[in-house]
Amino acid sequence: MRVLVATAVPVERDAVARAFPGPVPAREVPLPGVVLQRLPGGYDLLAAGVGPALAAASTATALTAAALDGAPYDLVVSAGIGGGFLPDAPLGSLVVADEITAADLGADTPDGFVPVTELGFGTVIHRPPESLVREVVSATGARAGTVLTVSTVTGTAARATALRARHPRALAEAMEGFGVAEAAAVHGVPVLELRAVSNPVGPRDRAAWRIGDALSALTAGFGKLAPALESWKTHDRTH
Ligand SMILES: O=C(O)c1cccc(C(=O)CC[C@H]2O[C@@H](n3cnc4c(=O)[nH]cnc43)[C@H](O)[C@@H]2O)c1
Repeated sequence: MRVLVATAVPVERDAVARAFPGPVPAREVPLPGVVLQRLPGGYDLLAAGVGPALAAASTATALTAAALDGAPYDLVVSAGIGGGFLPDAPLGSLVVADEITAADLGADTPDGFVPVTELGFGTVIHRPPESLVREVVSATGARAGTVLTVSTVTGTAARATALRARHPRALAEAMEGFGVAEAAAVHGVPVLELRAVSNPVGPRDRAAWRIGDALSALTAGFGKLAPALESWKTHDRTH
């Protein structure tokens, strides 16, 4: 199975790589504008950049290169740290997206936020395969729910409350998932998003970040995810 894992930054990519210890080191595969770390077993890791636009561009580059090589990916995983909506997604916990939602793609109006779909354009939700989400929940203990993609990190209680009111199933927010999912959708490849919670979504408090704990949770999660993906590939890729 060929899997592309897109993190935002190298420290997240390296946390994923630690889940695949082995005698053979990652091989660097340079592509226009991005470099893949190729692991044995079909995993390519990509530090795709921060934010939905750069993440989409980098992921699309990797997907296109693989397709032109005649070795397309079977799955794209957007992975990294994220903010968790307390108390449902506590610090250090894992969240897997059953919906990847662009939370701020739309228009502000006197009556509130209007998603871009209601303006007649595009999409704001991508749904990973249900059977895959179930496998990930059972293998890793991650909670399943909506993961929001935002271009502005939430920094106030008012914004956190407004987001949760619009998206009652939201467990986490991050900045890349929707971009990665858009690129995957263009290529017809299924997508997954896995986030390890590093900070609460709410009032800005850098002292409350637990980035080290979240990166450790990401490594542990991927250690359990790889066998689950193999099982999903073999048994049920239909839903
Ligand atoms: O300066 C701040 O207050 C602040 C708070 C949280 C995160 C940041 C970042 O610049 C990290 C962005 C990076 O990490 C992911 N991430 C982690 N936590 C969150 C979050 O609460 N909301 C959105 N994104 C988050 C994100 O995917 C980026 O890759 C700064």
